[in-house]
Amino acid sequence: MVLQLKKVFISDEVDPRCVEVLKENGIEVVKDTKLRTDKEKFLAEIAKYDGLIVRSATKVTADVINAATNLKIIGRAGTGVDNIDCDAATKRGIIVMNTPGGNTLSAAEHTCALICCLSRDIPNAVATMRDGKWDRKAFMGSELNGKTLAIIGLGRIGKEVALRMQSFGMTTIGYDPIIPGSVSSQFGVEWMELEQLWPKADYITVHTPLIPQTKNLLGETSFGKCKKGVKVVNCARGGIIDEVALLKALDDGQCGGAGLDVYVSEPPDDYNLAKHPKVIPTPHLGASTVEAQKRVAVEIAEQFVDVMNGKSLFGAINAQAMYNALSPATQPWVTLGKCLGSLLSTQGADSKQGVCISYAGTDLKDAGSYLSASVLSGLLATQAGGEGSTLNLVSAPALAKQLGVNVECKYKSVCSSGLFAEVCVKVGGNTVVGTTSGSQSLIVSINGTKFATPAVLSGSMILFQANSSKDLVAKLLGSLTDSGATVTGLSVTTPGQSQWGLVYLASGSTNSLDSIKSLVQSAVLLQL
Ligand SMILES: NC(=O)c1ccc[n+]([C@@H]2O[C@H](COP(=O)([O-])OP(=O)(O)OC[C@H]3O[C@@H](n4cnc5c(N)ncnc54)[C@H](O)[C@@H]3O)[C@@H](O)[C@H]2O)c1
Ligand SMILES: O=C(O)[C@H](O)COP(=O)(O)O
Repeated sequence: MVLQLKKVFISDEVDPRCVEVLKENGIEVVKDTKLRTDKEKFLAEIAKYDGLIVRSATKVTADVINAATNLKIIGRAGTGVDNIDCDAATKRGIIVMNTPGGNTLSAAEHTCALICCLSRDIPNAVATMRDGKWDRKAFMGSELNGKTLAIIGLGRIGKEVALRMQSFGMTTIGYDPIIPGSVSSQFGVEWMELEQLWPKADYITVHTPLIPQTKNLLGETSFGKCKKGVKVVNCARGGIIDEVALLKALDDGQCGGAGLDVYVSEPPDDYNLAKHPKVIPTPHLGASTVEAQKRVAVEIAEQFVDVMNGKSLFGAINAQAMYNALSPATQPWVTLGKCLGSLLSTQGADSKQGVCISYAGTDLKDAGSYLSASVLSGLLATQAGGEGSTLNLVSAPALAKQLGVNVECKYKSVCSSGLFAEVCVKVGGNTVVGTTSGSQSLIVSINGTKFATPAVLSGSMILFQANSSKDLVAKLLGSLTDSGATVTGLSVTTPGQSQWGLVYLASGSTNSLDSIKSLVQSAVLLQL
């Protein structure tokens, strides 16, 4: 799918290169970093744009998404997308993408800087000098060399922190449910379960997203399992370390110090934690370097341009079905899937009975993800209610999940029809088989009855079923002409007891449909 991106709005402070790259590629850009503070005006303005680029300050909530009736893509110039309601965006068929890795090194360096500051209490020492005091006794630090650093979350930032702190002579241990020990050992981190990790750590740093499994991961119970005086760092997301438990642990000495860059509320509702003498607080500065800002700004702009040109979906987090669907070669199959789905919905196929898609031919080897989404986008179109709802490859799988539609997708290497490739969709008692020719979608058979030659699915058509009779076609054409319809073509299934057919019309009207109803068993108007 190639997105039409004419106008993009930037609502947070993003490096000017972002605007330049978008404009160089013919995209109109408006940047206003104040508008988001006036919700009413923001909601009214956002409706005019195809794309939105934010950092963490703009809260892209469901009401923003629903007001953005033209929006096709939301870009996060950074890593965390927790300020974007991704579910709401997915339901509306809007792509959400971030720039994974663009600010990794800056966030890792900031984490290491906080660990170093904690080991020598540098900020407090600086404050006394600024106060005109020379107090050497109050600031006895401890070396990092020989100490154990526990890293929770061994993804991009966790790994870079490990590599840097190893050069200080720290032993690095860590936990991550996805990254196994065989991988973490390659960057010098001994993997272990959290229960083993807590009592070993002199320092703990967290580098996970904030998700239900990581909320309050370091809380009263886990602090109780740590060495007395353990020091902690959070440069990931506020709430991974329980702020109430941390304050208590700092007060009773169980925690010897905390370096915090992120908070449950930003800015914090109260500054008790930030002002604590054992806390080194920074105001969410992990990604605030010239280098990281330039990188994420250029990356998000280039990613937008790539999506617009159908080149890549790098960074997209909610468009799995589209990953194999961008190339010109797959476009006809995406269209075919949607046509077959639409056709089945006109036959009253009940998606609750399950959707079974089988596809064959080497051209379709990797087509599973987008074929199921494209069939669903046609099949469920009438059920995609709601203002501004768009059923596309992003939103269709989400709607199917919400409706409890079970989809089975099977690949066969050999086509039963003898064609080079085919797609068969079965919903309840209805089955359609289709293929493509160039950019055209063709129907091969319906409910086991084959068309004499595969028939084009495009434009205004009447799909009918009737008992075969010698003069059926002549009668149909006569009635349609009498009703004022202009018939541009006809395709029928091979003669048998029951006959299916497609009559192509210059334009579809219910008049034409009504004119043939007495001659057939069923007839539906299709607009594909
Ligand atoms: N302070 C800042 O300015 C700043 C800058 C960049 C990123 N961040 C934040 O840092 C965090 C990490 O970013 P990243 O780019 O390294 O992400 P990443 O996706 O590369 O790594 C996150 C890791 O956390 C792991 N994880 C998930 N659930 C876990 C659990 N229950 N226990 C342990 N590990 C778990 C994942 O498997 C993954 O390997 C994110 O929250 C991101 O938003 C903050
Ligand atoms: O997730 C991120 O990328 C960081 O938290 C940075 O956020 P920022 O772009 O608002 O500085």
